[in-house]
Amino acid sequence: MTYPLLVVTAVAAEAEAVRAGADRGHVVVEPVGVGPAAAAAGTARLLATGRYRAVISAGIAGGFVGRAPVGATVLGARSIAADLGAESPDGFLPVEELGFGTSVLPADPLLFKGLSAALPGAVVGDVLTLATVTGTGATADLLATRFPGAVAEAMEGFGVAVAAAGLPFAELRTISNPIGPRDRAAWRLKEAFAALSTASAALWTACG
Ligand SMILES: O=C(O)c1cccc(C(=O)CC[C@H]2O[C@@H](n3cnc4c(=O)[nH]cnc43)[C@H](O)[C@@H]2O)c1
Repeated sequence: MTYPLLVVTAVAAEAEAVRAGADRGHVVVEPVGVGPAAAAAGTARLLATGRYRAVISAGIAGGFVGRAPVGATVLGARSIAADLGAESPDGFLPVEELGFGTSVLPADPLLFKGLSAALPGAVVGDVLTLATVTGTGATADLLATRFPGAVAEAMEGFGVAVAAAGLPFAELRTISNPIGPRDRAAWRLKEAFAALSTASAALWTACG
């Protein structure tokens, strides 16, 4: 018996977009809520069934200007909890420096290889997970400097990766908005959902 691939999204609209593209494969798509906590809890609940062979965090994301444009597909090399740590007068201290574990979880090498091959046009790089959507140029600049390898930010990937707990994990995003000063009118949701459907067709090729 082949176990299905689990794809978790934050919201139902993202799940529908993934289902529209991944309609041929042995893929189960479930929305689990917005933010790292909901993503981790919802993913853990689904994985507890023991039914799945791998899990992908998928959805829309903000793209770092000059690294991932609106409409682009992003494949995460690593999912990073960018706000897990402590502030200090000398700058942000990641959880590693505090001695409390890791804020960086890499994609599973085999899953990543399959997805890279199936998505040759994807922007590959780190994807940040934040509980707060970046809404100022100052925060965007700070994050771009702290994470030179980051191409996008979203709110769930690291939570899903933690819940995967050793099961193969990867993060797939499409860019709905540039990261920077809050401008909700500039979000291109339709374009990002369409790109998500197109990219999700690759799940079948990569993992089917
Ligand atoms: O309009 C708002 O202020 C607002 C606040 C919180 C969340 C939202 C969403 O619609 C986010 C939904 C979903 O999309 C991902 N996403 C998309 N763009 C970004 C971003 O620039 N930074 C972080 N996350 C983003 C995220 O994974 C959410 O699940 C709107």
